[in-house]
Amino acid sequence: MLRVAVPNKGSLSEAAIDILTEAGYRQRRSTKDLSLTDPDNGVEFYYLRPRDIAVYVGEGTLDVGISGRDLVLDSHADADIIMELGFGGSTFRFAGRAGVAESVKDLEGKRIATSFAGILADHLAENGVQASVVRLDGAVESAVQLGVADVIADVVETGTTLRQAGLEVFGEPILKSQAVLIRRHGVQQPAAMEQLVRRLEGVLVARNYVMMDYDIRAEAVEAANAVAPGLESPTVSPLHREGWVAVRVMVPRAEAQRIMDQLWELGARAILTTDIHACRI
Ligand SMILES: Nc1ncnc2c1ncn2[C@@H]1O[C@H](COP(=O)(O)OP(=O)(O)OP(=O)(O)O)[C@@H](O)[C@H]1O
Ligand SMILES: O=P(O)(O)OC[C@H]1O[C@H](OP(=O)(O)OP(=O)(O)O)[C@H](O)[C@@H]1O
Ligand SMILES: [Mg+2]
Repeated sequence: MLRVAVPNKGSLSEAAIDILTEAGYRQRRSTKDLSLTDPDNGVEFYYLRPRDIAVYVGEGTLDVGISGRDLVLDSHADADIIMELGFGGSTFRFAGRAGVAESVKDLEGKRIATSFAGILADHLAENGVQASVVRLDGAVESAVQLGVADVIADVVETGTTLRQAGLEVFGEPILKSQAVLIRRHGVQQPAAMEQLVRRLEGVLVARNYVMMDYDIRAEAVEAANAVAPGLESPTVSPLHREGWVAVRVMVPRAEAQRIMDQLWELGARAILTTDIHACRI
């Protein structure tokens, strides 16, 4: 059985369970369940904290897992990122009271509170800055007001929490993160893992692309293909109407309206988009 680690709580949990469900796997019914077996797919799921998932997978106790890129790097686990999953996006940034610092170079000798001590230490070392790291478990934004730190390094998504604490970001983002699928460094990928990866890729394509159909005069097909080239190559079929063809092509969902306008300008008609329910590319 393939042993897969899934976030049990926090920002990544719901979206991780959604993507696995969409990929056709069974998922737990109750948040109290610690594990679940899906015998039809030969997979066992373990529900764990995403920070711990990097450790379990890095040590080879579990074969594959979903965690955050930032958590994987912070743990220095011996794990490789196999694919990005398109949810749980965040940046990891410095913040402080207005004017306290402009960049990492201003942090020499300062006290920096964080719950990502590994990432922070790596970043300070890369920039040749010596500072003291105050390691906290959460609610890091309060550390400045409460006087245990001069600045913080923390996860920022919308920035609401920072604003509430009267803090502002400064300097370049330290890291961009999103949910990722990881496996132990250097292991052979068993068939069930390849199947999991293919299924997840299928879900991401179905989420991010739509199918577009249109009719167009044969001589305009080249120009239309330049606007909507598809993943591999558009399917062009003859139409009963002389000189016209039907084209079927996948386009990024976010660009569908712009592409429809451009195809219309090129003389395409009967332009339709439909959702892709599931796919293997
Ligand atoms: N708004 C957010 N807050 C925290 N983490 C976020 C957010 N958006 C995305 N993430 C990502 O989620 C992961 C943190 O997972 P974690 O389980 O600690 O979530 P959490 O929301 O902080 O929950 P908890 O409060 O229980 O710690 C990181 O990879 C982080 O980049
Ligand atoms: O930019 P925002 O959208 O406000 O989100 C970022 C905040 O959310 C998370 O806190 P969480 O709720 O997980 O509490 P924690 O600090 O105790 O982990 C994170 O640690 C930041 O504090
Ligand atoms: Mg957290």
